[in-house]
Amino acid sequence: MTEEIVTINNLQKRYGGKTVLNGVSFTVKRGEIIGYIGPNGAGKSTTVKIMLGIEDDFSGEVTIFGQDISDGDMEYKRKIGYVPEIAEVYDNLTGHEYLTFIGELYGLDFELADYKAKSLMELFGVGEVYYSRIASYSKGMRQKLLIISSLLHNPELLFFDEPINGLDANSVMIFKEIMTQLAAQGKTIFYSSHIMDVVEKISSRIILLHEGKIAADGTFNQLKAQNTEGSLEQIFNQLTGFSEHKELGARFVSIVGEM
Ligand SMILES: Nc1ncnc2c1ncn2[C@@H]1O[C@H](COP(=O)(O)OP(=O)(O)OP(=O)(O)O)[C@@H](O)[C@H]1O
Repeated sequence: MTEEIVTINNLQKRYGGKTVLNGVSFTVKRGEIIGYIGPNGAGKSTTVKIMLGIEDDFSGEVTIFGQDISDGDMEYKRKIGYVPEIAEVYDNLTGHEYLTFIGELYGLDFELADYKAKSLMELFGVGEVYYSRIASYSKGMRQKLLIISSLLHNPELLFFDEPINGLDANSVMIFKEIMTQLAAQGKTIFYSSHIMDVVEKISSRIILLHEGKIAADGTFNQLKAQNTEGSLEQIFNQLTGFSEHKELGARFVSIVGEM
C-alpha cells in the first residue's frame, strides 16, 4: 500500500516583496527518502518550516498525514522529527539533561527517555560525554545530539537539514545506514543538503528547487536519463544554469591578491 504522507499543492510564499516559493507542488509517499536540494536561498528551509508549522503565512495547501496543517490542530507535530540547519540548544545542560527533557516533551517517561538517549549516544560513539555539558561538545558531538533528539520519540516523518554537518566519515556511514533502516521500516525522510554525493546515494527520489519552482523531481537515474551530465553535482549545475565556477574562482583569487 502506498500512503501519501505529505501533499503540497501550489505552495506560494513571499517575504515582503520577494517571492520565495512560486507554485511548488509534490506528493511524498511513506518510506521515501527525498533529497531536497537547490541553490542557497532557493527556499528549501522555508518549505520545511511551512511543513513544520513554524511559518504559517503562505498560500496553497499543505497536507501531512492526511491533515490540512492550516486547520489549527497541531497533533501531527507529535509524529515529526526535525534536525534544523542551525539549532539552538541549551548549552548549560548536559546531554543527559537535554535529551531526557526533549524525550519528556514528546511524552516519553523519564526512564525510557534516559535509556534510549544513553544507548543511542553510546552507539553513535559519544556515550562518554552523556553527562557532560553541551557547551563542552565538539561540533560533531553536538550534531549527533541533535540527530538523537529528533529520533527519541520514534517519529514517522523526519526533516533533516544538513544533518551530517561536522560528522566524521565513519559517523556519516552510520548515519546513512540509520536513514536506510528507518526508511525500510516505513519512515519518511526529507533530506536537505548541499553534499551532492551523499544525496545521490541515499535518496530514493530527488526534488530540485530553483527560483521558487521545482526544476526536477525523480530518482537519480531518472534525472540522469533526462540530462546530459552524469553526477548529481553536474546535473545540479546544469539545471541551475551554472557554468562560471572557473571564471568566478579566478576573479575571486585575483581580488584577494590586490593590495
Ligand atoms: N524570515 C525571513 N525574512 C525575510 N526573508 C527570508 C526569511 N527567511 C528566509 N528568507 C529569504 O527566503 C529565501 C529562501 O530562504 P531559505 O532559507 O528557505 O533558503 P534555502 O534554500 O534553505 O537556502 P540555503 O541552501 O542557503 O540554506 C532567501 O532569499 C531568504 O533570504
